Amino acid sequence: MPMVNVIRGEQLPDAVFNVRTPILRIPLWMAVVWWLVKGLVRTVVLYMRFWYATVPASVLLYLWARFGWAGPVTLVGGLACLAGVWLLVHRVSFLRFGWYPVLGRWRRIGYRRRWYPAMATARLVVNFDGHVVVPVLRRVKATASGDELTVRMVTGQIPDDFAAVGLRLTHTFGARSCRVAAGRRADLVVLTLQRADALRKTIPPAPVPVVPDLAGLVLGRLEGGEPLRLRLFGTQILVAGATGAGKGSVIWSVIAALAGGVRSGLVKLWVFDPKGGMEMAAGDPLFERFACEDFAAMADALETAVGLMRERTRRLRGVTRQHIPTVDEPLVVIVVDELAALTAYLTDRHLKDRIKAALGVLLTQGRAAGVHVVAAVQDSRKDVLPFRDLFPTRIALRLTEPAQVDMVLGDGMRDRGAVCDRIPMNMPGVGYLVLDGDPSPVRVRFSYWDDDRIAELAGTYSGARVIDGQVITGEVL
Ligand SMILES: Nc1ncnc2c1ncn2[C@@H]1O[C@H](COP(=O)(O)OP(=O)(O)OP(=O)(O)O)[C@@H](O)[C@H]1O
Repeated sequence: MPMVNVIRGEQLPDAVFNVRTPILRIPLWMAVVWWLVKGLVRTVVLYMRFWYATVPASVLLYLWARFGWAGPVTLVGGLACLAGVWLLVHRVSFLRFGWYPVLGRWRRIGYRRRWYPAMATARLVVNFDGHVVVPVLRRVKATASGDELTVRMVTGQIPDDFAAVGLRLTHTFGARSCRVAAGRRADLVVLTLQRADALRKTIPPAPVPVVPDLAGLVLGRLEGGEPLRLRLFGTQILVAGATGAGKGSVIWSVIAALAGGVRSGLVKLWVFDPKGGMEMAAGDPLFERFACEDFAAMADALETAVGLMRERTRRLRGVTRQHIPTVDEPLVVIVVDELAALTAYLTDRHLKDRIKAALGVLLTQGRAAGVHVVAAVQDSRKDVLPFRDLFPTRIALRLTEPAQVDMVLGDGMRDRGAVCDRIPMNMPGVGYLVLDGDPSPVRVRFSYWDDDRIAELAGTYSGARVIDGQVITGEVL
């Protein structure tokens, strides 16, 4: 209600009823006091709201008033020294608790400045009942590779609305990519904007564990710099990627993570390289079975694995629901480099049918009996790879077309940030996968095993083996 009504002239328009409302005359001093109180409350609210800027400014101002320039300079210098010592003594905690929170606050100011136009041009602003409702930027968390924005959605919005405009948000905020995930609460969505690229450099291999951790094989690095741990227990793994995408680095990282188990006899590797053996032959001392030319031997081996699995299943029925590997009952990991060579390109129809039948059984029933398949494929279309959906864990490296991303990782994954078709060719080993307990894809890079390291691995962890149907006994070191 206005404080002062000014009615010009004496004439009022005619009406059936004329009502004169009382006018409360407020003395000027009262109005002045009211304005002062209102101004004071607003100042306090602003002071508290932007405490991270106002409190340091007040302290510096106080020190300057009290001690002159020496006061603020001593404080800033002292804090800088303290931060330097903290950084040198414990870099991780300094970044986590010191640097990133400050950086997040700073970046929040930039995001807030561009927030309304960004939301409006991405059509995330809602017009309802004459009001304009904008998603609220709740929190900005800086990380090593970028920022995590927690946003409260407008009622009626879902995370997929943000995922659908992920590319637009990427460019609006000047980031490299934007991944979208549901937040902790139903009304929150988390946008991960990648700025720096922690995966730009080749990732060196992790040390080979003496006992493989089947619930978390360390295969490379996550975008945030943490180790990439992938579960093998209870799953089957498919790696898809264009030629030169680095499928070899995924396979070698898995083999290396299991090599300790190969030496102790807990794990048996059966490896098929139907592209002629150039990729996998260097590791053959590690493999109990290795085939690269003899497709009949591959079919025989897969049928042997089915027999082993059936026999184990019979024995374990009613005893346990998950086989635990021992030296007498080792885990069998069947590694196939280029699965489509067995399931699609093989010209011998009879052999192809045998292989497909055995693979189908292993992929559907092998996990509980300790028989796992790790397979790589270049072309992930359904007609080339009918078993695609039988692999619970799927890894997508660089792909040639956007449509292939959803084919490999599942519907909507490209919108959620798995832009495999935009991985540069000079970054082999980079890809996306969906980890346990997190519905959105994560960007990772697998460790690179060069020829010398593979030779060293094979020399150190070798076991007895069968090569293209020939039994070659070798000492388990
Ligand atoms: N993780 C990695 N980090 C760095 N460089 C890598 C990585 N993986 C592979 N490379 C490099 O990329 C090249 C191609 O990799 P790789 O042979 O594994 O690709 P691929 O997907 O198996 O291709 P193809 O299907 O043609 O066999 C390698 O020779 C290596 O130089």
